[in-house]
Amino acid sequence: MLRLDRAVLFVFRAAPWISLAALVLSLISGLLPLAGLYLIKLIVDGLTLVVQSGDSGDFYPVFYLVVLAGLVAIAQHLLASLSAYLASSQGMKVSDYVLDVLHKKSVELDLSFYENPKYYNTLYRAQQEGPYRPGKIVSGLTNVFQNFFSLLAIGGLLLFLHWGFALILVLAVLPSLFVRFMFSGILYKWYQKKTPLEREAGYLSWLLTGYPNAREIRLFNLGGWFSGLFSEIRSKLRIEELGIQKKQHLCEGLAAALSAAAVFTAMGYAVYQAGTGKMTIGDMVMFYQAFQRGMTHLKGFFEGLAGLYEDNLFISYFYDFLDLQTEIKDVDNPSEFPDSLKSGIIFDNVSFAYPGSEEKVLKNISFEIKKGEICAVLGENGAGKSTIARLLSRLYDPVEGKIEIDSVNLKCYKITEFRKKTAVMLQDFAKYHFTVNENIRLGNIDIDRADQYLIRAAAMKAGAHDFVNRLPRGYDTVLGKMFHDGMEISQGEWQKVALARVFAKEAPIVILDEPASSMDVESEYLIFQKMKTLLKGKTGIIISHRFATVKSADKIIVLKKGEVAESGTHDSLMEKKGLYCSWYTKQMQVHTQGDTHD
Ligand SMILES: Nc1ncnc2c1ncn2[C@@H]1O[C@H](COP(=O)(O)OP(=O)(O)OP(=O)(O)O)[C@@H](O)[C@H]1O
Repeated sequence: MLRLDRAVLFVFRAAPWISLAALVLSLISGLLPLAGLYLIKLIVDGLTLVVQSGDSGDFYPVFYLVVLAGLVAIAQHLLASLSAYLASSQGMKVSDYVLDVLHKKSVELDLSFYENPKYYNTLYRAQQEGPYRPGKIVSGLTNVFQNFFSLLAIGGLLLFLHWGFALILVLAVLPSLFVRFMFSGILYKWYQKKTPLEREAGYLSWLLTGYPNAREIRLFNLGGWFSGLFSEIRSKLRIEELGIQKKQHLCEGLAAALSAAAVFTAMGYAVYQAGTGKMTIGDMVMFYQAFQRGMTHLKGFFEGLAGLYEDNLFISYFYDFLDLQTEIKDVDNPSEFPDSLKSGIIFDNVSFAYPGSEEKVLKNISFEIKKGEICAVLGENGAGKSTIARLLSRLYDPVEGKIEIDSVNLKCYKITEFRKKTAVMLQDFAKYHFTVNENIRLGNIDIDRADQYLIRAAAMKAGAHDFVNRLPRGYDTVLGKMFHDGMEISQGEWQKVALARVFAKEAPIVILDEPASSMDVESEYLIFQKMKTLLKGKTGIIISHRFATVKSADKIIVLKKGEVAESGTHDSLMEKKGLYCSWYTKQMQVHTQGDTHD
């Protein structure tokens, strides 16, 4: 079942005028060959008359016909060039438009999709097929119509000469058509099957050629191992594909042989007709050309249909991606997020399991952070600290219970508004290979590009200003080695830049997940010294393993295996002599022992 309207709509949305012009042009180009054909018939018959009459004066009309046929041929070539230009310009526009749609859709999707291999298979196929299939469908449609119109005329002509010619024409192209349909289906299924393996090969290629793992791959001598795995996958895929291609070429060869036999049968009959005087020489020339062109158009028509069938199959991969449904989205009539909080944040019996997993990583978590309070979250690795940060920043929704901000369920706020008013630094923060300026401005893209004051103020708060000033181009230095003149900085320096992003935004809520874990002792000390002042008036959470940070928080929550083990202030928890007290004492002992060794 062909459903091409969606693709056609895509193309007309991406390039409306070019698509319209291409359509008109292709209709004209479809009619011109017919005019050329008819002119040739007139020339041959005219010439035969001139030769028979022996009067050279009769030659002039034939000469004009030759000029006219020449003009038609020239027009055909010019239109073909113009069509080719329009087609490539349409193709480029559509491909850019489709990529834009793909990017917007990817960003709109929930994070949970990114944690699911199925999503990557769907995305991979959409990226492969999306950019060019819609354009191919539209050019396929125009080709089909063009061939159809030409065919109507030529088919009529052949029918007029002898109905058998039209029948032979159809029979000659049917086998190829059948082969094409059959292999479209086979390739479509194979394509779906090979995606995970092809992605795995892509991953290995990225490991081998990308920067992030380049050091470790050398240190552990992994290059040979990875390229061996890559070759293994590629050769498996190659053998499978060649197997399909071998069968396809064999079938296509047989189909072509059948159609050649049909063409020569028709030709033999025409020669016989002309030889026995039942056709004029002009009729025979016209027949021969008409049959050949008819064959081309009929083949074009059926192949166009088969191509559309194939494109329709493959473009469904692109639609599969576009039709993915996001779950974290605005409710109807969402609430406006306040500029400043009135009461604070409440986690009310929150439980959470990551999508695709049954295991709850947070179990019945309840706590309150009053307006203007900073709450420290502490716990062993895997206790669920970052998960709390992800839920509070609404990257996921709780599976049970609710999170309230100012007594309104977090789900009821308009997501873009909420994100604008929340400053988050994740444990695995992003490293943008842009200038320092841009890296900080991305924390608040509403900052004017020329506004250096806000950028520098944010850098100073995060302790980044001094090292940035020492960079070759200061705030205009491109970070990372991906682009020209880029400069790599240390992990701790990257962390300072990421923290500056948090301070670039005037947000009432802050969420900091290990904001200084890679910083040197001096930097960390300085940051936490002024953290209280920097976060004054803000409400939020800070996750850290460092007690120096945690100690000064208004409230401390100790997590153990996804549950709140204890909570309170530093003093109250020390008095309680529970988990917190034991960890604190141990960390102090480590410091004291270190001091003694020194
Ligand atoms: N994206 C994810 N998908 C599935 N499970 C996850 C995901 N992220 C974390 N987990 C699981 O959730 C649990 C809690 O992870 P979380 O990152 O919240 O721990 P954490 O307390 O921040 O640990 P750390 O101190 O090591 O950063 C872990 O056991 C982990 O296996």
